[in-house]
Amino acid sequence: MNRCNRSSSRSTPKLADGSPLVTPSIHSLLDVRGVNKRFGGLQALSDVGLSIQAGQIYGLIGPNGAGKTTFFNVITGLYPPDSGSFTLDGRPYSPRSVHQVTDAGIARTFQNIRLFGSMTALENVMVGRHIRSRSSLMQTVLATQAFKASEAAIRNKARALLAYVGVEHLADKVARTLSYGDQRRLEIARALATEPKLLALDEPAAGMNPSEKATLRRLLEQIRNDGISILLIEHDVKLVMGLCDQITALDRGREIVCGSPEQVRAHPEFIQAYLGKAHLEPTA
Ligand SMILES: Nc1ncnc2c1ncn2[C@@H]1O[C@H](COP(=O)(O)OP(=O)(O)OP(=O)(O)O)[C@@H](O)[C@H]1O
Repeated sequence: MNRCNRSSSRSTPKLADGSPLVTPSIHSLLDVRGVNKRFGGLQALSDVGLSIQAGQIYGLIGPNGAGKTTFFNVITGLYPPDSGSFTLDGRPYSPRSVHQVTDAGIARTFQNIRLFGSMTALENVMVGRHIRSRSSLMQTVLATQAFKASEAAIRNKARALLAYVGVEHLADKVARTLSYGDQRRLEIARALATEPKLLALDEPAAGMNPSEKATLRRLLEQIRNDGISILLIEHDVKLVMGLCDQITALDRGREIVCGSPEQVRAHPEFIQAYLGKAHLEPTA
C-alpha cells in the first residue's frame, strides 16, 4: 500500500499581508498504485506506488538493487508491470511503449547517457523536438515552405533549450566530445524538447563533481519553477534531501517510507537501509 502523505512539504510563497503570491495549483499529476514486477524467481517490486503532485520534485531513493530503476522503467514504458494502475493528469495512463509515454507527457533520461554520440548537441535536441513537429511525410519529401518554416522553428527552439540548460556555446560540438556534466545537461535539454509535464531523471548527478552538482540543482529548481514536475532517482542523498518535496525510499523491492525529506530522514528503516543496524543501537 502506498502510505505517502500527498501534500507538498514546501510552503507557498506569501505576500506581506499573508495572502499567497500565486494561487497554488495542487493536483495529482501522476498516480501509480500497486505495481508488482517479477523477474523469474526475483520479486523486484512488491506493491509499490507513488503520487506526484503538479509542481513537485519527487525523489526515489534506496540502496543498490532496491528496485528504483525497475520502477522507473515500468512508469516510462520500458518494462511491462505484472500489475499496477496508473493515472496521469487525471486520466488513465498505460505506459505500454516509450512512444505512448512521450505522447502522454513524460520524458526521461538514462543512468547511462544515451545521446546520439556522432551528432552535434543541437541535432540531438532537434531529434527530441521533431516528436512535437507537425510536418507530414509529404511536406518533408517535397521540402515545402511549411516544412522549411517548421524546421527553422525546431532549430530555434532547440537552440533556446541549449541556452536554458547552459550549453548553448556547445551547439555545434559533436555530442560525444562534451564533458560528462555537459552531456547530462544536453540529455535534459533533449528530454525537455518533447514538452513533457513530467521529467523523469535516472541518476542525473552520477559522476558529477560538487560544482557540477550545484549547477544541476539550480537547473532542476528552475525547471520545476517553470511548471514541469520532476521525478528523480538519485544516490546522492544530500542532493535529494535538499531538492525534493517528497521522497519514496525503496528497499528490496518494497516501499520503506514515503514523505517529506524530514520524515524520510527520521525513519528507522531508512536509517537502517543506508547506515546499517549499528546506527540504530543505543550507545552505552
Ligand atoms: N531485466 C532484468 N532481469 C532480471 N533481473 C533484473 C532486471 N532488472 C533488474 N533486475 C533485478 O531487480 C532488482 C532491482 O534492480 P534495480 O536495477 O531496479 O535496482 P536499483 O534500485 O535501480 O539499483 P541501482 O541503484 O544499483 O541501480 C535487482 O536484484 C536486479 O538484479
